[in-house]
Amino acid sequence: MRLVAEKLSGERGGETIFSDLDFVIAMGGALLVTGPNGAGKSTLLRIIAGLLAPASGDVRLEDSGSFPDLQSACHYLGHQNAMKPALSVRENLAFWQAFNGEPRKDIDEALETVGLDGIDHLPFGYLSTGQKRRIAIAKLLVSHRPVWLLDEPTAGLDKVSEGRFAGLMQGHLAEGGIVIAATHLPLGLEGAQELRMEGRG
Ligand SMILES: Nc1ncnc2c1ncn2[C@@H]1O[C@H](COP(=O)(O)OP(=O)(O)OP(=O)(O)O)[C@@H](O)[C@H]1O
Repeated sequence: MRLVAEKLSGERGGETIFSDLDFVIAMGGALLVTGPNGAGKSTLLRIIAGLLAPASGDVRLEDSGSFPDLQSACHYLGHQNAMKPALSVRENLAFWQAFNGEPRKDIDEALETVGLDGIDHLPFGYLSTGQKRRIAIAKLLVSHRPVWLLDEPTAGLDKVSEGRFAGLMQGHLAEGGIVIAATHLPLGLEGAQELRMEGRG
């Protein structure tokens, strides 16, 4: 499996945000996308996830095994956590597991892994900012998708949770997964490629 971007360009509101990006990420590889606010990091992740169309160029998954296309192989963790505030933690994770398919960890195990077992019955909306992020991370664990697209994944996490999440990403890479993360913070992924987006100043 290999994620390939060729001459990839993105635009927002009719303006070109970035153009002609080329990169290849092999199984077990990570790409850190860095750069100032507004440089286009989130736009790039959304294009890879299939949530926005590229302005030109192509991004694809080669040798994708049982996944028919790149979009179906991606977990997308955006700035928003994509959980319903009135549903319980367990109901939210059960929804995502059914929606994404390919069950991996069960919900109790995923909650234990992010250190939040015991709050499964609470409405998601009651949780603290960092707890919400950790539940969104648990979503990555309840279904198997080989490509993790992470937008500022550690924003709002305390040090212990940051370290735990670094371990989860390393485990995912060790199993042959791919990680692409937009970040302003070090993520503990030694050996990752870096794509520096400069923005328009
Ligand atoms: N729907 C939209 N219409 C027009 N412009 C947009 C739209 N969404 C984003 N933009 C612009 O596109 C540019 C890139 O935004 P993007 O969110 O990709 O940047 P980023 O690198 O992720 O920034 P940050 O570090 O602040 O998260 C910004 O100038 C932003 O204002």
